[in-house]
Amino acid sequence: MPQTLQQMIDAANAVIPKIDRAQAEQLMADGALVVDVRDAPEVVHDGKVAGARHVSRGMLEFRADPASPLHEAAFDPERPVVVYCAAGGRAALAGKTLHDLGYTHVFNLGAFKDWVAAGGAVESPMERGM
Ligand SMILES: O=S(=O)([O-])[S-]
Repeated sequence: MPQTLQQMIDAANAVIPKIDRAQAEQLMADGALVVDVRDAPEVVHDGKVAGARHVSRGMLEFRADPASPLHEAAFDPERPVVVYCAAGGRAALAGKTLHDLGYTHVFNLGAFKDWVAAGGAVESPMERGM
């Protein structure tokens, strides 16, 4: 049965908990992978969470699935993952995708602008593969 975008986001939010800056920082300190799923121009323009790996949502399954030839070693289904985007929608959907791929500890940090407003550390996006 067809679904609307809002239904898909609601379903994702029902599975992927939302977290705030302090919770994300604790997860990061404990070794979580932080994934920025925005598109490259957004990251280049605004920067990203310090230490985050940028993987646009379109590439997420290819980087995250250990069976994919494009799998990235940083992605481990046992490792907690924090995802975020511009406003939280893509992060919710990306989080649900990771959950469907077998990731057991996935969290939605939500909007990058909220991280910035809360004083979270930001870095310039220059990294290989952007
Ligand atoms: O996907 S979004 O919430 O950043 S518009």
